[in-house]
Amino acid sequence: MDIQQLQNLLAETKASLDSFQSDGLEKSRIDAQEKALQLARALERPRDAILKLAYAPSVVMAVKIAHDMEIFPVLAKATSPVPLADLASVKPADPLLVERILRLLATNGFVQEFAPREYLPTRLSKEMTERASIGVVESLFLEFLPTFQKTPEYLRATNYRNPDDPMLAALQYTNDFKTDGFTWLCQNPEALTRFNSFMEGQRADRPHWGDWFPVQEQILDHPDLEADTPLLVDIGAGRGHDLIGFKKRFPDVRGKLILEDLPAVIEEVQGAQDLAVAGIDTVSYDFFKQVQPVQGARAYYFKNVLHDWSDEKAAIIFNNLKPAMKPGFSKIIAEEYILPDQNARSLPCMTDMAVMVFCSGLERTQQRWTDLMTSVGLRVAKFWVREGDGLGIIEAELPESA
Ligand SMILES: C[S@@+](CC[C@H](N)C(=O)[O-])C[C@H]1O[C@@H](n2cnc3c(N)ncnc32)[C@H](O)[C@@H]1O
Repeated sequence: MDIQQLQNLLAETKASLDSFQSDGLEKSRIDAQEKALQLARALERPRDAILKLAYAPSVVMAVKIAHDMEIFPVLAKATSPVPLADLASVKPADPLLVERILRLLATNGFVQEFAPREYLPTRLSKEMTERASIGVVESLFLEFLPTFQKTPEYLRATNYRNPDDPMLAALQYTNDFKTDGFTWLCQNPEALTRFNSFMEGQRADRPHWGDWFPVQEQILDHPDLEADTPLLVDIGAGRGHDLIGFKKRFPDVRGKLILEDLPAVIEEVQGAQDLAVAGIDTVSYDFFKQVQPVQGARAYYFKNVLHDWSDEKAAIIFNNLKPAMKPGFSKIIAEEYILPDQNARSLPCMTDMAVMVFCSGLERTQQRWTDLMTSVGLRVAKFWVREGDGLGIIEAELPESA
């Protein structure tokens, strides 16, 4: 271990932390976190690092078990240390089993051991009482983890072709069915509910696009916008959390907000969010089978939708959208990762693996986005790239000659 290298990393970590203290920027926070992580990695012996990495699924397993044993809501409410017996009595579960699960969770910040067999909540135990974070853990554990396990075998069987067929992803190989992943979810209501909560949770604490994108200048300031103009059509919107977030930020805008998704999702969201209160209309729509039914909207918004599909499939989605777009007025706002050519952050890379195994999707670099848009006769007006590890925005439109 090179002590001088460790000292340098420590100094760099401290400098990033100082920047975060003075500017409070998300980029500085993530820089500091990544430097601290590099320092922690450099302090670890390679063999230990690999052992811990290979054991890492046991942590997700323990979080899932603690959730199933309903331990987090009890802990989250606690204002004084909770004895093991109280946590074990919730389900009830064997106290020894609960103690073992909590011991591992304490090493990962999900609970604090105040004294032997007495526990206090942490930020993570409280977070595990939120629907969106529960959805993240449950959907990734139940739908994705078995598929991750089978993916090396699947790729060997397909001679390491980059997956691009949504009917033949690792998901189908693992579960032996013949529809695309989203149709499969629609046929499995419990999995669909978990997935929709996962989608609500996956923005995590990163900002809503309305907080950083110049919505006023780029979308709202247009003389042709009337009260009955479709203002924002969220295509593949899931539960509509992004539209609800938009309405909160721009409560008085002229124009309609419209949520589109597959019929089973529209049915599921009716019970989950009060869309009517937010003034959001719902439309059942299959972007592979139908031409976009909402004509002449100011903005057609996709978030984490295009990354689910290969270029070939994304081209069908755009070709079904283009006839509805009004030249010189309608825009596409795609909120997605815009990968750098080098040194991407870890979260986009993990998401890239998730969409690969689930639906043969992929995260794209700027060049890949440009190629995709150009191939279907669209023009990228601007890439709005975010610092940190958040999603960027690809703003696209019909070319002037259209
Ligand atoms: C990865 S989720 C993203 C959900 C939401 N936009 C978000 O970011 O939280 C993809 C969404 O696309 C929808 N979807 C999949 N296939 C579709 C299709 N053929 N037509 C319309 N929506 C579809 C799914 O039901 C799902 O809600």
